[in-house]
Amino acid sequence: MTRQNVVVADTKSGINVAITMTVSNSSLFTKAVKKTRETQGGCINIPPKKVGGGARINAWVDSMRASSPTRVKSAASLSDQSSWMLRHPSALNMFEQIIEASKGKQIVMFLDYDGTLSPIVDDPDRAFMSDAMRTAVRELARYFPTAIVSGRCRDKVYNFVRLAELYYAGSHGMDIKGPAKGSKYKKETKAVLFQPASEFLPMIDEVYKALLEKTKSIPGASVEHNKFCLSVHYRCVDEKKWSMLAQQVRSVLQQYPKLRLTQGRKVLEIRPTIKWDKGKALEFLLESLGEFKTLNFKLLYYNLYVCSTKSLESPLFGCWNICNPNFDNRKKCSKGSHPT
Ligand SMILES: O=P(O)(O)OC[C@H]1O[C@H](O[C@H]2O[C@H](CO)[C@@H](O)[C@H](O)[C@H]2O)[C@H](O)[C@@H](O)[C@@H]1O
Repeated sequence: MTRQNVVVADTKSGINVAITMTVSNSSLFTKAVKKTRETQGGCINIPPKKVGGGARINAWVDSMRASSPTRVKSAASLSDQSSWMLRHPSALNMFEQIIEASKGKQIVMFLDYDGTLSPIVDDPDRAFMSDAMRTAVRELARYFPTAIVSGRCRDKVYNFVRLAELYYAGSHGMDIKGPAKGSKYKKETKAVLFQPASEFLPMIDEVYKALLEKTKSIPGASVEHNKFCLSVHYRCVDEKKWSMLAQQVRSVLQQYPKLRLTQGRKVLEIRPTIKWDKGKALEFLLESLGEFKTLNFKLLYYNLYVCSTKSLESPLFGCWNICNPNFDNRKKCSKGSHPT
């Protein structure tokens, strides 16, 4: 395999993409995943059923704050950040090891969109990707099967990225589609299309309308329809109103026990309680690419994955996180876990 040094970089905006990497065998990997899940924060699951009353709303608001670092970084958060960087050294400094480790193996690229390919902005509809970044991703896809896995609606991500040769998994992996152009990596001609949460569409539409209604009195709040899931954004909401917003969202969700709430960066995410997530979508894509028959790993919700695999039936060989510090990704990275 040639040109393994195709790394996403946005030269126009001067964005340097820091790459963190860990190589592990699968058993180490599993242990590390467990450990970091226990110790890291980030994406906090808040089951609506278990949440009720003032104290519980406070818990929501606390976790909203925890996932939304304040403008001025405290000494504690700075030290947290450097310790994170220590545990996840830049892969740019470990390039030789990556090349060595991936010899004879197929590399598959999985990229997140927001905060990875595009900067974090106030208006989710304006999270545009730069032309330089698009060129880098196009170049990447020439050499490796490449997928974008996002919490967003698949069509919306596609409209931002506009690269027909990629795989796309939208709605947190609940809406998967293979390359429109046809892929040199995929042997079968049948297009990949997988939507495990189709039955939830009417419910999601209903909840979307209810949330629009409930949140319209809160300045700055917005609800994004991501097809199989929803996002309630509070990036532009005054912190004093977060509690009110949490209450409104909760009052809607109480009527929908089949939906669950998770949390991203200044966003409350509502999705079906099915056992499907971005990790499953990655497994699905790897299988559809014929890379794996079985996967004995739990994949991570990092911003960019580089999975290096042997051929069929071989376990995951390694996974590197490529993280863009200029895109405010550190919290995002802690959403998953990584072998350290
Ligand atoms: O899990 P992801 O694929 O990263 O999706 C998480 C959310 O990403 C988007 O919101 C984030 O980016 C916005 C644009 O920069 C920003 O305004 C927002 O505060 C961020 O949370 C997307 O709009 C959401 O629907 C996703 O849930």
